[in-house]
Amino acid sequence: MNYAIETRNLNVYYSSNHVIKGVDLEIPEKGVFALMGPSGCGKSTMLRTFNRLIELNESAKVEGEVRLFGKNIYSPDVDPIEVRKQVGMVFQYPNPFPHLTIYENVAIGLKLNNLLPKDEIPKRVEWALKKSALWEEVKDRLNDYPSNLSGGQRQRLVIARALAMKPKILLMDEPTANIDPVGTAKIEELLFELKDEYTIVLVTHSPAQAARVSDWVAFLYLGKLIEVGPTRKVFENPEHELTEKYVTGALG
Ligand SMILES: Nc1ncnc2c1ncn2[C@@H]1O[C@H](COP(=O)(O)OP(=O)(O)OP(=O)(O)O)[C@@H](O)[C@H]1O
Repeated sequence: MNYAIETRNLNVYYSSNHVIKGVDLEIPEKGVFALMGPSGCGKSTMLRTFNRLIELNESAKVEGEVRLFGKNIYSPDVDPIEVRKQVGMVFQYPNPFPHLTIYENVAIGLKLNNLLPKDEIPKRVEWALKKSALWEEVKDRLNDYPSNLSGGQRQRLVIARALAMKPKILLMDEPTANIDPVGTAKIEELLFELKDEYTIVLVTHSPAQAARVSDWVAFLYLGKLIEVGPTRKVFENPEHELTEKYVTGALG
């Protein structure tokens, strides 16, 4: 099997606080891979090692390897800015730029990085908005500001912004935590649409969401990888007692 992401003996510290403990993980290419676990177990920290965003925190120290398509992104010859161009990221709070129009929000990454000739940008924006299932809702108001969009629409706008850069990997950190149930259902549907083409790593504290949307799941607890496997197997026949407790709601 081809892996999009592999970690080898991954350890992360915030100052002396050891929060990711010797994790070896393989994330297959394409599909939805959920990182689940209770609050504070290290899900967001681990996700941020996959695009070196973790380094923006000065107290964070990473040891071990994270390989994207076989290449260790922590080796000295790798530029973190280049890594981040290839790995899209969506956060818990939908964060379109409020002072940019809907159109500009999708085009901004392409423009800043000079990724496309100018005349090809409108087509890419339309493509990305279609991919993120937002086009029909915004095509007549591309010059409006995102403040009039619902939370779910804003989150799909941010997903369009990420997709416009044509990343192979999309990291999502609790993307529905602040979205109402209708908006959440739309985003979960969208994951289903995107997963044939992209490797999506989804952080969720909700075992129910992991069960609904993921193909593989990893259970983290207190910074350790407790169990990983096909979602159905982990939920129906967990190997570890802790996993069983977590998926049945008896833990955190
Ligand atoms: N910027 C930071 N500086 C210091 N410690 C941090 C920082 N961010 C997180 N931590 C600590 O690292 C541990 C893991 O946090 P992390 O946010 O990765 O967990 P999580 O599973 O994503 O939790 P949540 O679901 O609550 O976001 C926690 O003990 C947390 O307090």
